[in-house]
Parts: sequence; C-alpha cells; structure tokens
Amino acid sequence: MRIDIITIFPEYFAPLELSLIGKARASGLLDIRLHDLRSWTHDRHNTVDDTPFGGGPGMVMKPEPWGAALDDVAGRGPDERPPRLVLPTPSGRPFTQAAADRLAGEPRLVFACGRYEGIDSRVAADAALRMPVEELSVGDYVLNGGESAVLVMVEAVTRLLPGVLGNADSAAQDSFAPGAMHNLVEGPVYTKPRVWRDQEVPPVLLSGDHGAVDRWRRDEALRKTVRTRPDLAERLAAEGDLDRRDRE
Ligand SMILES: NC(=O)c1ccno1
Repeated sequence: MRIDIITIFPEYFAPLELSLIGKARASGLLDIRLHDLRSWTHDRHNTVDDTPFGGGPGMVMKPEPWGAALDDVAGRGPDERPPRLVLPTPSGRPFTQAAADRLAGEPRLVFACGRYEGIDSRVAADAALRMPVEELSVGDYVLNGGESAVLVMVEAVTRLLPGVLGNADSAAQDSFAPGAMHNLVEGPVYTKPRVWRDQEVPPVLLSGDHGAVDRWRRDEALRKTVRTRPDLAERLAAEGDLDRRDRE
C-alpha cells in the first residue's frame, strides 16, 4: 500500500518511523510519503490560509495550494486506478474498525490534513471529480488539525495489512474485529506471574482447556461490552447475539 500525507507539519508524522509501521516501511510492505503543503505556495510567506468569506473567527485554508498539491500527489497515469482521498474532520462519517478494514483494501490512500477552520470546501468538490473522497472523523471532538487523526487512521489501517502485525491472528481477536468480535470489546488479559499483589489469574486460563478458555474470553468480552459500551450491547441484543452468546 502507498499512503501520501499532505500537511503543513510533516514532522508531526515522525512516529510513523517507529515500531511495526516503521518496520513495514523499511521492508517495502508500506510506502508512506509526506508532502509539505507549503511546497505548493509561491509567495514570500508561503501563505496557506486566509479569512473566511461571510466573516467569523479563524482562518480557512486556501484552495490554490491544495488543488496544486492534490494534482501532483494524487495524479495518476491513464490506466492507473485513482487513489482514495481521506479528509479527517469532526464533521465526517465515523472512522470505525469497519472503515479501517475497508481502507486497508485500498492500494493507495491520500490523507489531506486540514488546519485552522478547515480547507476551502471547493477542494474536496474538485478532487471528487477525479477520485473517491471521504470525510472521516476519529471521534466527536475537535483537534487543532487533521494530523493526529491521520496518525490514528494510518495506524488502524496499516496494522491490518498482511505482514505488518507479528501474529496475523491477533487482529481477528481485537475489539470490534469483523466476525467473532463484531460489536464486542475485548475482555481482560493476563500474563505471568500467576499471582500478583494477591490477585490471581483466573484458573480457567491455566486449565489447558482451549474450549473453556474461548468460552470464558467470550463471556468476559460480553461483560466488558455491557459495562463500558451499552450502545454496542444494544446492537448485539437487537441482532440477537447478546442472548445467543449469553447462553453459550
Ligand atoms: N474528530 C476528528 O476527526 C477531527 C479531525 C480534525 N479535528 O477533529
């Protein structure tokens, strides 16, 4: 997968040199390219923003640098599939595990990091003439810019690519993963020592009975989901999963 990130703060993405994503880039599994939006400005101050039409506080990112940057970065050959453009914004559709799974199937993603009050809305409309465009939100809160949201999305998406996680099975057992963990969050996990500060590891985990361990883990995931995510528990109940799983 190739990922292009356009931002006025390329240094924000230093963490993508670390850990599993860093290793995937070094191995060629993942091609992440950073682009400084100011490279597409031509004035002395490398201006990327201006006051909003209609008045109001803050500044809006100018369309010209974004248009030129996307023309260059998201440009493609006549027989190449266009990349998918992702715009992180509080006003976007929720970025969920399902969205991460879907985006992990894309050969190319371009992330546009807005700042200030956002990017002139004509940029997304213009880009949509040439490529699929998605506005996605990592949560119902506002950040100072899209960079933190893109770090979150890039990590959630790229960890699903074959070969990035050490153990391919672990993603399937994560909270929200499609299949057995759909609408479920993970329950508790334990490692050595068996007793720590008078807390003992649940004996079933030491039993060697894999069926019993699987059932215990599912029950604990259900309990955790009911306790911390009643919204998901409602969905499970509506799908009849909660009752069926409860009985198992
Ligand atoms: N909630 C978000 O995804 C976001 C992006 C930029 N600011 O907030």
